[in-house]
Amino acid sequence: MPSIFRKDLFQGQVAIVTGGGSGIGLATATTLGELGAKIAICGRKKEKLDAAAETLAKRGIEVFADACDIREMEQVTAFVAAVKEKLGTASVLVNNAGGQFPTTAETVSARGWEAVVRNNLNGTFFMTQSVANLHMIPAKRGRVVNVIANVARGFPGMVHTGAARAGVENMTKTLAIEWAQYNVQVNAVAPGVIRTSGTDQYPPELLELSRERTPMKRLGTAGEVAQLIAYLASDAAFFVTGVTWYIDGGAHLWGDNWIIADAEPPPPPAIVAELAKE
Ligand SMILES: CCCCCCC/C=C/C(=O)SCCNC(=O)CCNC(=O)[C@H](O)C(C)(C)COP(=O)(O)OP(=O)(O)OC[C@H]1O[C@@H](n2cnc3c(N)ncnc32)[C@H](O)[C@@H]1OP(=O)(O)O
Ligand SMILES: NC(=O)C1=CN([C@@H]2O[C@H](COP(=O)(O)OP(=O)(O)OC[C@H]3O[C@@H](n4cnc5c(N)ncnc54)[C@H](OP(=O)(O)O)[C@@H]3O)[C@@H](O)[C@H]2O)C=CC1
Repeated sequence: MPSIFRKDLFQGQVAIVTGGGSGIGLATATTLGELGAKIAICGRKKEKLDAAAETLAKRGIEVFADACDIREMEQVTAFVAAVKEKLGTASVLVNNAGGQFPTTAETVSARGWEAVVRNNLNGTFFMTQSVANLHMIPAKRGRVVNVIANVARGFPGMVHTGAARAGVENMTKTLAIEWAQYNVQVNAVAPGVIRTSGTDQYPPELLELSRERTPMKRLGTAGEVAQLIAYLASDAAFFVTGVTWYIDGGAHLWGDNWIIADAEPPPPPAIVAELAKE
């Protein structure tokens, strides 16, 4: 996607993009890199990262890629230190790595719940704390962008990720306040349903339902999300902090993927019936 931004917008800066090996993360790494940033990407699968690094390098982007599971603090610390050594001090962190699986709240196992909360909430905090302490706070400069999801009306069908992303949204506000003194701005981006390698794993009929339930009647693209992230990571957003930005064709306002069962409403408790008589 052609960028509206100046070619040298991030010249001399280092940006870390977690989950930069695919989808929104790779689109963001490409966008920031083409705008001049040196790029560090991580993910769990080394082969995927190597392929992404090759794509970025072919576009003339200086890139460091290494495997790192954001749920493991030791791996995070090692990756964040390696970025400093290889590329220098990072001023941009995009917490994009994450994921979950569809489930109902009554059936999700304890391990399934934990896996998703660790991935989306713990991992995001571990990476943010580590990058802030080693890179941003000492330099008194930083922009953190957290990729969450549209949890404005809960997240029926994925209770674990809804809770975790709401946690990240709240964390975004807290860190925006705590780290304003260090010139670190923290914002979140909430994509609607975006066509990526991630959503390709969802059943096509669910994606079509999402399209129908989106006021703009289409799914988003990774490039569109990357442009919003680039804005929030740039100096144009210098006075913007603690905010969640929806990029969802209006989906947080109208339409839902979750169909509520068309069951008989339960009888009201006696007290309600009593009050209704008055
Ligand atoms: C189209 C309709 C609306 C769509 C809205 C879409 C909005 C969001 C889109 C996206 O996020 S796109 C990104 C998509 N990519 C992913 O989501 C990848 C997700 N997967 C992972 O990251 C990991 O698999 C995981 C979920 C973090 C789990 O990783 P982990 O390695 O820790 O798992 P395990 O040790 O294998 O299992 C732990 C526990 O979790 C249960 N579990 C794992 N995966 C699934 C699954 N697909 N379905 C059901 N349960 C799953 C697993 O069974 C284990 O529990 P127990 O069985 O031991 O109780
Ligand atoms: N596409 C959509 O419609 C929406 C996506 N999102 C969120 O946006 C983000 C990007 O998703 P998208 O690009 O669509 O999907 P992808 O599956 O392509 O991207 C997810 C990336 O995160 C990485 N990742 C996942 N878990 C970990 C982990 N524990 N440690 C390190 N890296 C990890 C994956 O790499 P690897 O497998 O190598 O670890 C992968 O590169 C995710 O957080 C997703 O949940 C939110 C709302 C909607």
